[in-house]
Amino acid sequence: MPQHGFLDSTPRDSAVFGYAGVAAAVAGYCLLTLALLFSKKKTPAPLPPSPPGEFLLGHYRAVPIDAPFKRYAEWGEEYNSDVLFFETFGTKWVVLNSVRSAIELLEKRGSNYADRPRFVMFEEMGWSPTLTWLRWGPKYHLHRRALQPPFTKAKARQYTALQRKEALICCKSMIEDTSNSGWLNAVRRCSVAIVLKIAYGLDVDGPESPWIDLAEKSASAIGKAGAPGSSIMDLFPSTRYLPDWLPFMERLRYAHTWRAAIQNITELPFKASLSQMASKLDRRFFTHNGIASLNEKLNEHSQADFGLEDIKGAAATVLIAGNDTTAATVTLLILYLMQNPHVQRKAQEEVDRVVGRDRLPTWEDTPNLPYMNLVLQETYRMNPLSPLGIPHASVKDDIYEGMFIPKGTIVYQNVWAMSHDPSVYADPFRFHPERYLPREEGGNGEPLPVGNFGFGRRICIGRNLAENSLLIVLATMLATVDIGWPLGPDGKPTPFEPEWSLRGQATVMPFEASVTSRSSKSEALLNIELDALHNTVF
Ligand code: HEM
Repeated sequence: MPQHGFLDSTPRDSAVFGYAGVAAAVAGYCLLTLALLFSKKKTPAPLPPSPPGEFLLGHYRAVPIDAPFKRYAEWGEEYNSDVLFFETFGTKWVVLNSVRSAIELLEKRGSNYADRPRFVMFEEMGWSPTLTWLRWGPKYHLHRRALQPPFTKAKARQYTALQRKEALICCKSMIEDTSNSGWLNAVRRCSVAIVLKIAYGLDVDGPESPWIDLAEKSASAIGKAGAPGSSIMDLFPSTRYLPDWLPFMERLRYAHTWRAAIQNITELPFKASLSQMASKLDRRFFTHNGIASLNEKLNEHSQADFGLEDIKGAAATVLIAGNDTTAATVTLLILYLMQNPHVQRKAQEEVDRVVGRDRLPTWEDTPNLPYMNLVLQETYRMNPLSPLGIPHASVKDDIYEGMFIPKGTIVYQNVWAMSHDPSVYADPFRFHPERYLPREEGGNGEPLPVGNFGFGRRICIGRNLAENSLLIVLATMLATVDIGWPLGPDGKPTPFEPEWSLRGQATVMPFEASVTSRSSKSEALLNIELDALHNTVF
């Protein structure tokens, strides 16, 4: 499931910590908390409102593990505040429930909220320097400067031919695999193939490619690692040196168990890429360009800031951050198109009208498909993959609308609350792309959702690339396949309620769907266009 890698929702550990661990840790924390209680300084302004906490434990048990973003939204209503404050064992966090507060703090005061909490647990898992986890500082700036330029709106265009080819392969595979879950393999393959190529210049040969398995294993390793900044090691870094068999060190054991998956995703594609570039260097690919620049610096005898470990970590970031998120969003698109056949028909008609039925859509067509674009926006709004964002952290004390936000506070953005606010979005649980149209065109004139890719200085560097992939895949699907409820043994469609995983990331669990060819003509076009691209090198 989608990984930028953070995953639980708040700084609590209980899912993997276990009661023995909690008891032992609590005993240790008691002293610290008592000390904190007695040493509490008067704050320069009141803290933001917060629900009642428990003696010593603070809000440790107050926040639900499942769908915490919904509870945070309810608390926002209850306390009539779009900023809420929580604290447990000295760790403080605020939750921003409105677009307004997110923009005011994370964008307008961006430099003060551009830090991340320290993730000792992830360090223990063996990550190379990775932009997503880096603290605000020189190393962070170095990585952002290396990773941002290839993915600006203008630069991301260089990859659209690759994305289109992968979209064609994806739709062809969906049609060929007639099982009710075959489409899922096609989507996973497509998402890995795009970022593997861009990061390393490597190809995914087929649905059985070891790169797909590798990407999924590492995603799973991060997915179950718990909230960043929440483990006992994050609270007390020296506990990382304790033996991992101790009963309350489950998270350390977990980190050691999954270390291999993280090392593999960091090392193996990098090694393969190095041997590939020995015979053919192509600077469009991240590792190729990074190594070539490094060599140039070495040849000039000048100091290279961005070393081998940095290139390795940054390439792995692109692979990990880019594949699961894209696959999860395409999966949501398929779900909503299946559940809303009238939307699917309308979007297909738009593609037929604009592109015609004698060719398949290209990336250049996508700006001319406004309804299709709204289908994607509505998908972002209905289910933001990171309903609480990736946590930022404050660099220094701040006062916002009379509320004190201490230095080092973790900041969660409740994107789910923002996009389900009934005062902004009428009937917010209805999938209704027309809601964004102006009133004179029959819509509600509601604002496009924001926050799906984060806010401020830490906003997702891959958002242009991701959106291009999503639009090309969506346009190609609309042109070539019909998506419907899965067929039962009697050949009849069988509607069902999908299951969701709402811990940290919000994703729909794998589900069955019938994905069939739209027409023999569109299928023939798929084959013709793919044959024409057969020998094209991206
Ligand atoms: C649908 C696809 C995607 C979604 C929904 C998504 C979402 C996000 C979110 C919510 C953040 C956190 C931003 C913040 O802290 O405010 C983020 C950060 C990031 N994303 Fe994405 N992302 C997607 C695709 C990608 C792709 C394709 C790449 C790679 C090219 C990528 C690379 C990154 C990186 C490196 C960061 C960390 C930025 C930093 O900490 O400065 N993402 N993304």
